[in-house]
Amino acid sequence: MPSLHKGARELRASIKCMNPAPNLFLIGPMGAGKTTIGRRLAEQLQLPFHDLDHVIEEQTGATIPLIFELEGEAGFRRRECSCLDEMTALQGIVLATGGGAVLDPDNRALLARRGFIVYLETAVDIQLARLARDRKRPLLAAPDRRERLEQMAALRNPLYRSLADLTVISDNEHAAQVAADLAQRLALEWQRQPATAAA
Ligand SMILES: Nc1ncnc2c1ncn2[C@@H]1O[C@H](COP(=O)(O)OP(=O)(O)O)[C@@H](O)[C@H]1O
Ligand SMILES: O=C(O)C1=C[C@@H](OP(=O)(O)O)[C@@H](O)[C@H](O)C1
Ligand SMILES: [Mg+2]
Repeated sequence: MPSLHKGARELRASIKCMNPAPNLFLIGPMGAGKTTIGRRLAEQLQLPFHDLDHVIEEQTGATIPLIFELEGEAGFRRRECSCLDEMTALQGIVLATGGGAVLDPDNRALLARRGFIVYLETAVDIQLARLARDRKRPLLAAPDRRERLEQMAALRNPLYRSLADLTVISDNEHAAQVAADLAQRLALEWQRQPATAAA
């Protein structure tokens, strides 16, 4: 039986118009700019913006590092799955996900079924530079950050690629420019449309 994710993509491909989807989802690695560019893009598109990590923090009343400390990565992932289901069920939003949200197959199916997916692709060198002073991402608390990011990229980049409706290189140093270019491409490729009741 084909996966839900594959089914949704085939369905979209068979519709002879721009990709219809009710939401816009940003995926990609830490430091790709999902949160920063997502917020700017939502402003340009005049849509509500949500960041999955911020929603988890609000609902839990704890920061991401504290959740990792108290519940481990497994606890954080459980919260992430539940929030992702809740947020992707909304319509007409821009949602920035966390870099690891694509690891869970159910998350991948929900993202594919409920929105148009933009992959912000970024090189490890750029991630390292942007996140050099970051202390809020527990998975970066490693003796060798480059090695950690490369390991994550090896596992996750194929998942980002397989999910993406549109891939954007997010290495430009001006987040505003990336958001503006993305808005232009989306005008050609994404048709905002209400989800069906079954979605
Ligand atoms: N295109 C960009 N150019 C330069 N800095 C950026 C760009 N996009 C994001 N940043 C910076 O990189 C850091 C991480 O960005 P963020 O949006 O939190 O990434 P993500 O949500 O993908 O982890 C922030 O300090 C942000 O200001
Ligand atoms: O890559 C990951 O597994 C994570 C990425 C973070 O979000 P950003 O991608 O927005 O940094 C956050 O969800 C958490 O620290 C775990
Ligand atoms: Mg983020």
